[in-house]
Amino acid sequence: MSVPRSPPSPAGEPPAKKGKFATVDGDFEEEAAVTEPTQDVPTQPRGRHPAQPKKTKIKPIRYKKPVAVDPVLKHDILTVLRWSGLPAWTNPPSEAALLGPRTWPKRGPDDIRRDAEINGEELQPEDANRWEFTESEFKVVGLTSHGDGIAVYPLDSETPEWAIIIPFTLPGDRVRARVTRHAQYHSYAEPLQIISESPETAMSSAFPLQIKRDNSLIGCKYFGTCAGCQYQSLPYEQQLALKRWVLQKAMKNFSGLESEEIPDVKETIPSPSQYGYRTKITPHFDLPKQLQPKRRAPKNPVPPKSEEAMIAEGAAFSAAEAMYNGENSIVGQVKEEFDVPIGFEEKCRSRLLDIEECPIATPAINKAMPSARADVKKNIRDYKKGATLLFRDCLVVEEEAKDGAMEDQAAVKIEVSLVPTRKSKKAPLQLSTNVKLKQPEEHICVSDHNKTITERVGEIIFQFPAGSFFQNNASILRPLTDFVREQIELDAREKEEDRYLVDAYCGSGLFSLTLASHLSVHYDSERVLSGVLNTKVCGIEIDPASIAYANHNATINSISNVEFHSGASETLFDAVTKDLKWAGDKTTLIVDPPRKGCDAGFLKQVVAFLPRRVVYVSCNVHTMAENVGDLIRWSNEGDRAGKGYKISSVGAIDLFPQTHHTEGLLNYRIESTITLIRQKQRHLRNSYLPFGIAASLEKLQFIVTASLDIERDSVNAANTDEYGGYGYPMSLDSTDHLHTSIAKSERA
Ligand SMILES: C[S@@+](CC[C@H](N)C(=O)[O-])C[C@H]1O[C@@H](n2cnc3c(N)ncnc32)[C@H](O)[C@@H]1O
Repeated sequence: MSVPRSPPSPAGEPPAKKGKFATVDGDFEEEAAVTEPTQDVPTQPRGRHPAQPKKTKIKPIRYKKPVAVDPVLKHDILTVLRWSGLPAWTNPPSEAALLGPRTWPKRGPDDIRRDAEINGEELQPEDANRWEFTESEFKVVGLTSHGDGIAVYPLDSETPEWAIIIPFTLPGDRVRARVTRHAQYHSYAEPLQIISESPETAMSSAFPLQIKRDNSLIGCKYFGTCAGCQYQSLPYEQQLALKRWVLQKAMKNFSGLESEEIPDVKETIPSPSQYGYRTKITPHFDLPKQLQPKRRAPKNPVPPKSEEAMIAEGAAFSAAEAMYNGENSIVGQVKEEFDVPIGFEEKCRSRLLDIEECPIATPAINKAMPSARADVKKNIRDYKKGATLLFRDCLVVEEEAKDGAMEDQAAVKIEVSLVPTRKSKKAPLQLSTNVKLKQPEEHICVSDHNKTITERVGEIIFQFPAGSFFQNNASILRPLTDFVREQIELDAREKEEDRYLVDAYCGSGLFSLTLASHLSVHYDSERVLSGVLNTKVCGIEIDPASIAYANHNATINSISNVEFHSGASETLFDAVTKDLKWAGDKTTLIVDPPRKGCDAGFLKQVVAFLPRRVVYVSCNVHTMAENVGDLIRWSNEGDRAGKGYKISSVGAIDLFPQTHHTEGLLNYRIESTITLIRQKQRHLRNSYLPFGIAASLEKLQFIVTASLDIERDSVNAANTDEYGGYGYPMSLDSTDHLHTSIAKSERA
C-alpha cells in the first residue's frame, strides 16, 4: 500500500487534517475515533434525531505552545526540503512557508479503504487500527547531523511537504517505515525494511558525499535497535568524511561568518581504535512495575498471585531455568528475579534495551558487565528507584606503590565532596604520590563514583575520580594532545620570550600537563632553567574534585610549571591578569568547554585579554561554531577593526567512532597583538588619540586595547616603556557602551 497522494497544500498551510493529529511537541491530542461516513439523514431543525448516528467531533489541531526546535535539525530539514523541491519550484518557498505550522497528513479509514480498492485488495480487519500510525514507503534523500536518514513526503513528489526522520537509513535508500511521532515540521519513523538501496549515494547539495552501507562491518548485535551507535554499517573512511561534513555545515550555518573567513575543514583525525575504545559507559535500569513505590503499598492490597500468574508475568524463563537446573522451588526463583532491562535507550521507542555487552566499550568493561548486571537483577528489591550504573576502565597501579602510600610523607589528602553512592560514603581520599603502573599494563573496571581512576596519556599518568569528566576514548588522547601541542609550538618557533598557557575548563589537567613541557621546547634550555624565560601553565575548572586531582597529577608527574584554580572559567582572567600578571600577547588559550559552549561573559573577557592564540576543542561543533563566530566578530570590532582573530585551521577528530558525535578542533589566532600595539605607538607619536588611550587618567599613562570605559585599577599594566604602559581591560561591557565612549572621545 502506498502513501495517499493528497494534493500538495499551498506552502505554509496545513494539509488536510484527518483523524487524530499530533500536537507540536509530539504528543497526541486524544480524541474519539472518526466514524465511518454516515448516510444522508434528513437534517433536523434542532438537535440530533435519536435515529441519527452520533457524529464524532474532530478536534482541530492546536499548537499548544512554541517549542524549542533543535536548530541543527532544522537546518538539515530545510536543506533537504529545498533541494527536493528544486525541480518544481521556480522560486523556492521561504523558510517560514516550508517550515510553517502544519501537521502530518495522517491516513484515516477512508484512505485505507480507497487504497485497498485501487490495489484490488480486501480490507483487512487490522487495517482498522492502521490509521493511528502510518506505515508507508519512503525515499531517503538526506542525513541529519545526528546520523539519521531524512526522507521527504509525499514520496516522489516534486513539491515535498514534510520531512520524515528515519534512523539507520542512508541517502539513496527506499524504505518501508512506520511513522511513530510527529513534531512541528517533521515526523519520526521507525524503519521496517530497506526495499532497495542505491549502490552508492548520488551526490547532491542535500548530501554531498558518496557513502555505501556494508552490513558485514557491523560489530554489535544491538546495532539497529540501540540508540547508541549510528554508523557501524559504514566503512571507517566514510564515517570520517561524515564528521568533516558535519563540521563544515556547523561552521557555515552557526558561525555567522562569511565563507571566505572559514578555511577549508581539514581531514578528520582518525581514532586508532574503532571498537573497544570507550573507557566509560553508563547503562541505566528502571524498577520493574511490580516494585515501584505506589505498587509496593497499594491502598487495597491485591491478594498474592498464584504461581501460574507470576510465571505468566514474564518470569517463565526463570521458572524454566530453575527446573532445568533441578531447583525444585519455582516460586522462590520467581520471587527473586524480575525482568529488569539494564542498558541504553532503544531507538524509536522510549524504553530501555537490555544490553549484555557493548563492543565499543573496552574489554575490561565488557568483562565486568555480566556480574554487575546479575548483581542488580538479584538485588533489585533493595533499590527504591531506577539508577544509572557506572563502568569505567582503569589501569592497575602496582601494589607496592599503593602500600607505600601509607608511609608516603608527600601523600596528598583530597577532601572534596565527591558523589556519595550506595556503597561508599563521602570520605577524604589519601592518594599516593608514588604511582607506578603494573607491568605489563592491566586494566580493570571500576563502578564506584568515588574511586580513583588511573589512565596514561603518552608518558603522563592521570588520576581522577571515577565520577568526574575525563575524555572517553583513551586511544585518541595522544593524537588529540599532539594536535594541540603542534598549534602552540607554532608560536614557540617565532622567538624566545616568556610564554604562558591558559587551560580553561581543564578537568583533571589533560592539556595543561601534556603540554607544560612543550612551551619551551624550542628555547635555550639554560635560559629557561635559570628563570630568565618564564614558561608557565594555569588551568581553571569548576569541579573542585577535578582540580584536587589536577594538582595531584602535576605532583605525580613531577611537573612544576603549572598551577590549577578551582572556579568558573568566567573568573579566570582575574587570576591571570591581576594575580599572575600574564600578558595576552604572550599567552595561548586552550578552551574545552562542555557541550553548551562558553558563555558570552567568558568570551568577552577573552576578547579583552586578547591571547595571541586560541585553540578551541569541543564535543559540540555547533556551539563551537557559534562561539568562534562571536569571538572573531567581537575581536575585530572597534579600534581593532580587521585586526582581531582569524581562523588558522579547523578540523574534526574522531573521539567516538561508530557514533554521530563529532569533536571539533579549531585554532585561531590574533593577527598579532604586538602589531596592534605598535600601531598605537605610531598613533601616539602623531598625537592622534586612538580609541584605546585611557585619556581620563591624569598622566595619560595607559593604553588599553579595547574599551575606553575602564577603571584605573582594572587595567593591568602588563608592559611599560618610554611612552607609558600597555594595559589589558578586565572587562568589556556591551558594545553599546563602547560606542558611546568612542563617540565621546571623537567629540573631544
Ligand atoms: C569537556 S570537559 C573538558 C575537560 C578537560 N579539558 C579534559 O579534556 O579532560 C569540560 C569541563 O568543564 C568543566 N566546566 C563546566 N562548566 C565550567 C565553568 N563554567 N567553568 C570552568 N569549568 C567548567 C566541567 O567540569 C568539565 O570538567
